[in-house]
Amino acid sequence: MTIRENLINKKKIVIKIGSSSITHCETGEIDYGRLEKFIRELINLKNMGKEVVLVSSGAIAVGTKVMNLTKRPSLIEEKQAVAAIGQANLMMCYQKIFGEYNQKVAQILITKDLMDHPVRRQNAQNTINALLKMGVIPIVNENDTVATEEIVYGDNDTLSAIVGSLITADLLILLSDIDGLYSEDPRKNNKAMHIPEVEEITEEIEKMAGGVGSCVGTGGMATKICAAQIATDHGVDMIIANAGMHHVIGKIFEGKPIGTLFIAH
Ligand SMILES: Nc1ncnc2c1ncn2[C@@H]1O[C@H](COP(=O)(O)OP(=O)(O)O)[C@@H](O)[C@H]1O
Ligand SMILES: N[C@@H](CCC(=O)OP(=O)(O)O)C(=O)O
Repeated sequence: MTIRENLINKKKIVIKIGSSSITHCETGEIDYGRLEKFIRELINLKNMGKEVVLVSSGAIAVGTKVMNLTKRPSLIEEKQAVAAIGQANLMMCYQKIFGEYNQKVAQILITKDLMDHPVRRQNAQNTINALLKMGVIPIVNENDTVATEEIVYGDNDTLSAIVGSLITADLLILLSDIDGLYSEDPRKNNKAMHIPEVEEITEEIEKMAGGVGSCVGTGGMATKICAAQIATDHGVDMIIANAGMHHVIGKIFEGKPIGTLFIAH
């Protein structure tokens, strides 16, 4: 069995979706078509007997739209405010669509420094594991009210790797607006080559990763490589794949060679 074929045996899965994948780039509005298909795939994974945790960005993107702003606010406290507005709206959308399939969801807001506080860390781990035992899909985002790090650096990628290691997941999937890692940003050089597999995150790999390419995403490829480092160091395989690909999650579990697979040590 190849490493790809073996993905079907992964049980505990963390899936992160970025702002750029849940909103229309031109208008900033939620892309309900994409979101519904994505949610159906998550429910299908659960129906296959897997435990699923969703890490979703999009609070700022959605809040910006709710407040009829033409662009993301530039002041940090205003970003935090629209994140608070957008997070409630985002959860309402998730609850509504998951609810159509009778799937219960829960909101988990955490900060990365959780890992430095053993008691909080244990509490978060216990809560997520208890939700999974109840058959609920936890939906995680950073608590943007108390932490500004992520808003500045755009780092839900790292957050999802932290969640993966916290609950000792078997696989982390980062869904983005691009089908994995390229030798350089393909939006800047159309001759950039796709990298299907990474066994070790070398300096060369780190150098490939550039910044953000879309209008709403933050962090770009650099934070995804950072996430891959955390995940693989904790024994969690990670895949970066394109959220826009038809049945992307199904294809990953069929062992199809899509996206970039970072192999855990
Ligand atoms: N080496 C690279 N390979 C692939 N994409 C890259 C690379 N360097 C920079 N990028 C950019 O990273 C973007 C994805 O990151 P980001 O916009 O933060 O998305 P998300 O909202 O999904 O987190 C791509 O659209 C691409 O333009
Ligand atoms: N917590 C913020 C994070 C923004 C963020 O990291 O976005 P992304 O680059 O789309 O993963 C939000 O939900 O808007």
